[in-house]
Amino acid sequence: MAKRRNADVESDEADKKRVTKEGFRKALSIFRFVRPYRVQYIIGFVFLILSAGTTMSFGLLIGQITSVIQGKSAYTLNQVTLFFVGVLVAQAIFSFFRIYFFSQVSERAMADVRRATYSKIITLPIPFFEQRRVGELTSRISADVSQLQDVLTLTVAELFRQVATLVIGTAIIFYVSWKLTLFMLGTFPVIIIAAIFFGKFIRKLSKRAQDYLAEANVVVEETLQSVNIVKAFTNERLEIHRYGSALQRVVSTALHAAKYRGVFVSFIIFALFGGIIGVVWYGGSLVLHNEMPFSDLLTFIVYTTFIGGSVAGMGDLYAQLQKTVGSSERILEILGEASEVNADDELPLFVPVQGNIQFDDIKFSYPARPDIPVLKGVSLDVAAGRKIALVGQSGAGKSTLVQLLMRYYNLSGGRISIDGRDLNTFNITELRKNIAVVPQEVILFGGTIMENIQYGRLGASEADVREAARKANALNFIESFPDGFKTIVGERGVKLSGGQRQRIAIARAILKDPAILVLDEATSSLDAESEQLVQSALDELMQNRTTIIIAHRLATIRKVDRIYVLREGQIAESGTHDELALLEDGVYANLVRLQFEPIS
Ligand SMILES: Nc1ncnc2c1ncn2[C@@H]1O[C@H](COP(=O)(O)OP(=O)(O)OP(=O)(O)O)[C@@H](O)[C@H]1O
Repeated sequence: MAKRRNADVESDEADKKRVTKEGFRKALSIFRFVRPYRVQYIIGFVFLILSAGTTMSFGLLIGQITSVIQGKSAYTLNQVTLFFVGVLVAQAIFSFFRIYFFSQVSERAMADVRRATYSKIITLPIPFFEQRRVGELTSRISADVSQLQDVLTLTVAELFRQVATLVIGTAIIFYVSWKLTLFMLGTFPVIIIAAIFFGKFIRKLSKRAQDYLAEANVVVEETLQSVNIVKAFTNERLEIHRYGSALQRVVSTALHAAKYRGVFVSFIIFALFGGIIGVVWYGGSLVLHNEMPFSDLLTFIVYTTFIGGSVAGMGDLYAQLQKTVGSSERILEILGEASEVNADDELPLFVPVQGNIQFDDIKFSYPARPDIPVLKGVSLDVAAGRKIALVGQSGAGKSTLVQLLMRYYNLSGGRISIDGRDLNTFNITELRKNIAVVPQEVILFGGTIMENIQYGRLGASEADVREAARKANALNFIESFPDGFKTIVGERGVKLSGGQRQRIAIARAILKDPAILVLDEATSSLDAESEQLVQSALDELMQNRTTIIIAHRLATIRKVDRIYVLREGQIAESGTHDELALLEDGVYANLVRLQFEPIS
């Protein structure tokens, strides 16, 4: 038993190592987003080297000034000071260009990462969205990309500068006094061992804090998105509390990490300054014994502080890089998912279908709940131009059938075909262009009414949009707004009524003009006048189209060619309204009775 556990622990360890290595490899591959801007990157780097070089020369200049003061230099104080000022000006100019070019690279590259991530997310299949929360996905695009931003340019540049400072600084002090350098380097191993030991530990803690922060943000996202539900249930306090405790977890984890970071940083500072005191002591005795001029000692001390600073900074940079590995892993994970459509591909040639639909022994379970069969062998045919209705109790599988027609999910069994062609042989864009959906709950995007109708066919002319709106019985109310088609709707605009929104959705569908139409009937009923306007708009829309109606109110489907009654994932009955209504003890007959019988 103990042996087994040991083996487990070992394989865990191996996993960790592999993941970190893999992580670094992946993090590096995110650099492909920097590649298009490599010219600016290289220019930025040149300025970085120049500005690092000028900073490095300060130590030498301080040594020079000391020699001048001691009267041991060939130059005058003014000459050296003037040179000093010149170096300072150069340093300022170099720094400006360094920041300017690096920002160009980082801003542009990050916009590219965001664009790539967004176009990947939006083209992913529906099941992907069922496994993630919206908050989590938005934080990929905002927080994780921001984390990358600094690292791709500044941190890498900074790391380079620190390493350069370390190498050049050490070379200079070695040149100034090798004895003192060896003495100084003696203090290094302690710092390095501490950095490795603590660094690992602190990283783990910071990552946990970051995860908790993402969780807290999910609370904000979700509640703000559905703020009216929160208010309707007067659950503001509950949500404040939920957010508060999520934040509390962030704070306590971050503080826990801060404690160790504090210990780490103060230890490093202590060790560094301890080293400097040692150097001053040893260097002072070398000066006293005339083995080294005083100006060299000053130069030496200045470079030692540079080197110390870069070593201390490197720990932080390393932690920063570690965080980035996590972020880039998460982004690359999304970028690596398989899209259902490729946003960069050319749109396939649109081939209109006639609209013969065939569902053949469809079996289906949702990927999120694979053990629960939702459809258990459903077969139905709709000839082109015919209208059918799906009825059945809530949860019977009506919407599921339509989602499968849209190919939002893969079938577990059976076959769907359009005009005799298997659905899977269609390009997904081509398929969906042939289907219009008028959904139960119409969501309008922020923008004008014109844009919202054009969503049905991008680039449609204003005249076409007008005509579609007229056919959808929407022209009157649109023109009653002072701004007409330019009226802004959506979150920040005019709120439209349910019936008005439905007519906009109908206009969208008319503009799209597909052979197949799916009507997901609104469950909430409209007032009589609105109902009549919507109904006549729908009649117009349904003309000459294969139509599948997901019916909730049976009154609206009397005229359809065939009604299918779904029960527990199977077709229980099918026929016209008149046939089904007469079936004694039939499911449909019972539903009709329930809906139309006056409540006594
Ligand atoms: N995305 C999903 N993941 C997992 N299960 C789902 C999903 N969507 C629906 N279901 C389940 O599948 C079953 C059929 O749902 P469906 O939405 O097709 O029913 P419906 O007949 O359209 O109901 P309603 O009339 O209420 O819209 C239900 O039991 C539902 O819980």
